[in-house]
Amino acid sequence: MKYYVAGHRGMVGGAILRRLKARAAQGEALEIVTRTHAELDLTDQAAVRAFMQAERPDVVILAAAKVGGIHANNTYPAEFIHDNLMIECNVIHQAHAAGVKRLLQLGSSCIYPREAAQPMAEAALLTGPLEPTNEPYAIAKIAGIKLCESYNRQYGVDYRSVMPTNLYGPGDNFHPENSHVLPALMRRFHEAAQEGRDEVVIWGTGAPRREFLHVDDMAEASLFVLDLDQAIYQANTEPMLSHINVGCGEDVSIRELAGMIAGVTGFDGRISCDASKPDGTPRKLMDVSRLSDMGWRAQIPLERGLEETYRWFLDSQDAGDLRT
Ligand SMILES: NC(=O)C1=CN([C@@H]2O[C@H](COP(=O)(O)OP(=O)(O)OC[C@H]3O[C@@H](n4cnc5c(N)ncnc54)[C@H](OP(=O)(O)O)[C@@H]3O)[C@@H](O)[C@H]2O)C=CC1
Ligand SMILES: C[C@H]1O[C@H](OP(=O)(O)OP(=O)(O)OC[C@H]2O[C@@H](n3cnc4c(=O)[nH]c(N)nc43)[C@H](O)[C@@H]2O)[C@@H](O)[C@@H](O)C1=O
Repeated sequence: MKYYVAGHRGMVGGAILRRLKARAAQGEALEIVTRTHAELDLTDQAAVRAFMQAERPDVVILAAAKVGGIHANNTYPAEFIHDNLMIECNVIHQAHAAGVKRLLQLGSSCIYPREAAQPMAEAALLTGPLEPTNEPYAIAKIAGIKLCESYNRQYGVDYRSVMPTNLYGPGDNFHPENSHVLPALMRRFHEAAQEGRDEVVIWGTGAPRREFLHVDDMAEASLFVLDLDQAIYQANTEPMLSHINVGCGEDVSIRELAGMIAGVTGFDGRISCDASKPDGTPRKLMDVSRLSDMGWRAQIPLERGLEETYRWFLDSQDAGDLRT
């Protein structure tokens, strides 16, 4: 089996690549194809077509996307909708044109309405208005699901979608403004502890709640869904409601998260909130019963995941290869 992992240098694609390599090392007969962003711009239709026609993979895993936290989504909405729509259209259509029968693409929990009932079931899709700070990105992610479903219906292929909750772990982006909350706060608290400062400011009110899943769990879940027998996948989904939520089933407030990160990084000063910054969606807790009914559950508790990620952050900083 020849796998193409799109976005293998990103956090999720990197974790999926590690899992596939581990499987190959255990004797599974698989070949992995990758291209960096510099080698293949997935927004370039002709380049994606040439790549797919030349490589003709058996399986495509689409983990490449324009990704960022609330500030990046709010500041660069045109890039978020344009790049993600282009990447999805090109990869999904050209995979089909090259005869690819199996594909898995990653969406996001932001596809659900801002005021969706909690926990958010797959059926909440398209039932209400989206959160304005990330609506363009969410629209692109919803289009990704609908592309897969449409190609399944018209061409009889087997293209699946997983919707991850907020992710974190090795390979994350620690940019001070454009990253997600967990890596942003890990870096900010670390630097405050190192510099002996007595205050760290977090964005918004600290009241929003988020569910955090370790990226190694996400990689396991992705391959679990990809490997499901087609009859089981179809029995647990609907043709036009085919995506599967991935999460751990528990959430924390941003203030609670900040307290945990302060503990891990050794910061013992004051935590204050900058309410001039947006809160975004009030709560995003996934209903993960569709996936758990099929037998998958997250394994890495947030406390352990934070400690391991902090150690990875320190090592990567020392080695000079942190994404910032
Ligand atoms: N991180 C999270 O909390 C969540 C992520 N997801 C989803 O998971 C998937 C992976 O996200 P994550 O690993 O966190 O993101 P990353 O930013 O870590 O990785 C994305 C990868 O895609 C590549 N990429 C972006 N644009 C292009 C392009 N035009 N051509 C080729 N490659 C490109 C990036 O390369 P380069 O850096 O060189 O641009 C990068 O390697 C995405 O679909 C995302 O929406 C869903 C929910 C939460
Ligand atoms: C994965 C998900 O990620 C994004 O949505 P989000 O969950 O709102 O993302 P976030 O991680 O940036 O923020 C979570 C909460 O945390 C607060 N917060 C505090 N202090 C910092 C801070 O320093 N940085 C950031 N980024 N947020 C902070 C922040 O104000 C907000 O209340 C979208 O890309 C969306 O499209 C998407 O899919």
